[in-house]
Amino acid sequence: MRISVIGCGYLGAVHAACMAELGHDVVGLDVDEDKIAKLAAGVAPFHEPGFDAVLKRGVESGRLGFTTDPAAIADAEIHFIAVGTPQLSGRLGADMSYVAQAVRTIIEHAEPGTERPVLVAGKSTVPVGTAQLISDEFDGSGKNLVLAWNPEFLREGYAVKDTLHPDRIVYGLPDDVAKGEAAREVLNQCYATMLEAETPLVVANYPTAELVKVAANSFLATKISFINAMADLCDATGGDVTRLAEAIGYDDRIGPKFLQAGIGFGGGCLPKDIRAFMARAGELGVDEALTFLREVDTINLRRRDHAVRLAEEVVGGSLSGKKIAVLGITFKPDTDDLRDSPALDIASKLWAAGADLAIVDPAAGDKLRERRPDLRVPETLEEAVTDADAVMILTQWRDFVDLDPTSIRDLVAAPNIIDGRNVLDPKRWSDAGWNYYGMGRGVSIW
Ligand SMILES: NC(=O)C1=CN([C@@H]2O[C@H](COP(=O)(O)OP(=O)(O)OC[C@H]3O[C@@H](n4cnc5c(N)ncnc54)[C@H](O)[C@@H]3O)[C@@H](O)[C@H]2O)C=CC1
Ligand SMILES: O=C(O)[C@H]1O[C@H](OP(=O)(O)OP(=O)(O)OC[C@H]2O[C@@H](n3ccc(=O)[nH]c3=O)[C@H](O)[C@@H]2O)[C@H](O)[C@@H](O)[C@@H]1O
Repeated sequence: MRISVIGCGYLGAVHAACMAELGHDVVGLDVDEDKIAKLAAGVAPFHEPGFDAVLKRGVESGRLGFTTDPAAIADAEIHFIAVGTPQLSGRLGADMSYVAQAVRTIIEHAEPGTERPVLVAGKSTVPVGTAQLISDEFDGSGKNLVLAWNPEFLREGYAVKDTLHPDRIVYGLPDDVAKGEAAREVLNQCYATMLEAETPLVVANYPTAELVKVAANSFLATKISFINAMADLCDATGGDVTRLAEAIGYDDRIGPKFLQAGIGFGGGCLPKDIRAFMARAGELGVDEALTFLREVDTINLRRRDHAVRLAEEVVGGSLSGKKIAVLGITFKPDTDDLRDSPALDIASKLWAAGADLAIVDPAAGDKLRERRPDLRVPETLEEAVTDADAVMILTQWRDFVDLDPTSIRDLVAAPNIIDGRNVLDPKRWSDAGWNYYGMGRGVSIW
């Protein structure tokens, strides 16, 4: 099929390349010229495991192209909307201006459907009610465009795998049966490989599909804040939240995933999605239904202050002039994404409190140097930890999780390790002469 993907960021670029991998002819459109130049040359503009190979294969096959020219989307049978919906500055709601612009681009440049309607599939995460508004706009455009809402659930770090082998596919279809069936048929053709592999398919109306997406992210955020609240209780009592999570996770109804306590969630989605969801609930007059999300957000942000306070205590009260080595600055491992990164937020707070910071990250070093020239980003971990009063692991990159505590013991000024992600073995680090500080991990002989 001929496909266009509008917006080639972390979601859209991967979606475009994976659609080409499935055999479709794909053009990716973006307004960012640098990004498009790289993508068109088969070079990934961001760090995402496995993406380089799929991108290169697609571009070399001739089935995958990237452009800033909106006219290039004209003959696509499906247009995917994958532009950003970031948090509005100073407000909880989502900035919908990029989606509005993408819709205008489609109306202006898409060839009208003749034999069957041309499908537009929304993938961006949007406030519930958006799909109906866009659908109404298409109806007034005279272009025979039909909208489906097809939310995306990929995780950064696993984006290629999640796109090609999703846990489920969701179609949000219009209430008009003929249009809905037409949309379903086109989507079935697009996702034939996945449907043949018996990927669960949930078909629903627009609001359900839109809500599924924000409900899923809200649930994940709630799970993380829940375990972080338990970490506070563990800190207050000497309990170990990692054991607690393991024990409750054996219950199938709870499950072991997303129970890793630490410095909390960040990224370009979970934080802004729960806030936009609360804002939308307010507009709908049902804000009380989501007041718990306010607490989820508050608990999450408190983790960052908690980490700063812990660092303060560890170095003896004042951070001023204290040398802190920060290992990991991205919002999670296996990405270079710094959007709402808890690690970067904590580092900024430490810096503001006068700490002498040295930050290393396997993927985001250059990006950080560019964005924050005020922060020191040495080339090597050894340089960063030399003479440190405390070492903090803020993103659990494999290199840091596997770090041999003896290998850096003699480089630091004081052997203090703060494990912001609860990924180290406290005994191993203590045995190597370190003072280990986790997040809700009391000292236990068991
Ligand atoms: N990053 C992720 O893992 C996932 C993101 N999402 C959702 O997908 C959407 C996109 O997210 P990301 O890819 O992370 O954002 P991003 O910021 O990485 O990418 C958005 C892209 O859209 C481009 N853009 C903006 N206006 C445009 C226009 N008028 N025409 C063409 N391109 C335009 C930007 O230049 C940028 O490259 C958001 O709504 C997000 O919530 C959903 C699931 C996963
Ligand atoms: O809508 C989106 O964009 C995506 O948001 C999340 O994916 P992602 O942001 O890539 O990252 P996650 O793996 O969900 O992690 C989010 C944050 O939670 C933190 N986290 C995760 C799990 C955990 O147990 N504890 C914890 O603190 C991570 O460190 C990270 O900062 C969802 O997992 C995806 O399903 C969704 O598609």
